[in-house]
Amino acid sequence: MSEIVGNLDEDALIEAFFAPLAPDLSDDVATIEPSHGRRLLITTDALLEKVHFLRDSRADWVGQKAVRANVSDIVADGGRPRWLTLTLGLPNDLPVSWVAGFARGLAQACSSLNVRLIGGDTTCTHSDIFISVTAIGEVDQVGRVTRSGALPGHLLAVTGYLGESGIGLDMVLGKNDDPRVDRESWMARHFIPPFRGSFSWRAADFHFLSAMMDLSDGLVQDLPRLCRASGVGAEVDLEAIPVSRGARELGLTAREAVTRGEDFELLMAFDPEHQESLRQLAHLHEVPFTRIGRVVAGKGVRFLEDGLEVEGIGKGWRHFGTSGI
Ligand SMILES: Nc1ncnc2c1ncn2[C@@H]1O[C@H](COP(=O)(O)OP(=O)(O)OP(=O)(O)O)[C@@H](O)[C@H]1O
Ligand SMILES: Cc1ncc(C[n+]2csc(CCOP(=O)(O)O)c2C)c(N)n1
Ligand SMILES: [Mg+2]
Repeated sequence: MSEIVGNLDEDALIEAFFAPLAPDLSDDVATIEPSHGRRLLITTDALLEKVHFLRDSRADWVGQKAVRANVSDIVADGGRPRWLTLTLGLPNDLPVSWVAGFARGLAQACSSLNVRLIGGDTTCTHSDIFISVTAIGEVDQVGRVTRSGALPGHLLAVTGYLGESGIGLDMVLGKNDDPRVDRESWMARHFIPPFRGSFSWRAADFHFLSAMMDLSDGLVQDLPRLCRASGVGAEVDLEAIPVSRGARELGLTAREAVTRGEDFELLMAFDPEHQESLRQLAHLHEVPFTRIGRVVAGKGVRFLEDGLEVEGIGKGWRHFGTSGI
């Protein structure tokens, strides 16, 4: 029988799996030294078993997702992610091999995104796995891009292709068992979200963007947040929504793509004069960049098809009540 977490104590778990990823876990606290003249950016995201992942999914992918989903929020402000803390609640019956896999995925993400684990907490739970990551990044105050600077007349664009993470999630949840489909790569698309750092940093440094956020709950839910923060409305052309060929072949429509969450792509608003420069920058960084609509005066977001408003589009992800997914 494989070893379970309940046979180890917390010091042994930390020593075996997390100390090797961190510069020093010997003290009560961690210290960080921000670069001169930069501001710190801090963001926290929890990942819960049955809500964000299933126990039988690959643990290294869960580790990747825990890091990348957090780092995405730093990148969405034009910031450079640098440090992470990790809080874990683990049930006694969890195989130690799960923790090993999780730590491996965490290490892979940390090394490819250039962030360091600096501390955390490990406890037991009486039911599901609980993970919370806090990411700390840095930004030049002048290079920071918040959600609140969009103005009427500005354009809206997104990176990447929308709805792909949702297709991977369908495979995870056993909703798509078509044998012709490469399930592994769609599930990887769900668990290993993109990192848009180099594009975001350049776009922010050149002051091309007036507002930015990452898409975690679906465009239909996230764009209104950006609009509320900016005190504006928006129109989105559904025919412009980037849906990849592979996703279309699996039946994904633009209407669905805007309601699926966890794409962790960037949603940006910008003055039309920067459109061409942004396109070139995206091309340089090999990031798909698609203009999807515009910012308008007033309130609310309208989704259009052939210029006509589409009613009854889905809701996007909601933690409470009934979700649109
Ligand atoms: N329990 C809480 N206590 C204090 N602040 C909170 C709490 N929950 C959320 N917030 C704050 O509310 C704001 C919106 O949080 P939200 O989690 O929706 O954003 P997000 O991190 O971009 O989204 P996601 O969690 O989908 O990645 C953030 O500033 C966040 O720090
Ligand atoms: C097992 C399982 N069921 C459902 C989902 C879908 N899901 C969970 S949270 C979320 C939005 C972002 O959440 P947050 O705002 O907490 O970052 C979405 C789309 C999943 N990933 N795994
Ligand atoms: Mg966010």
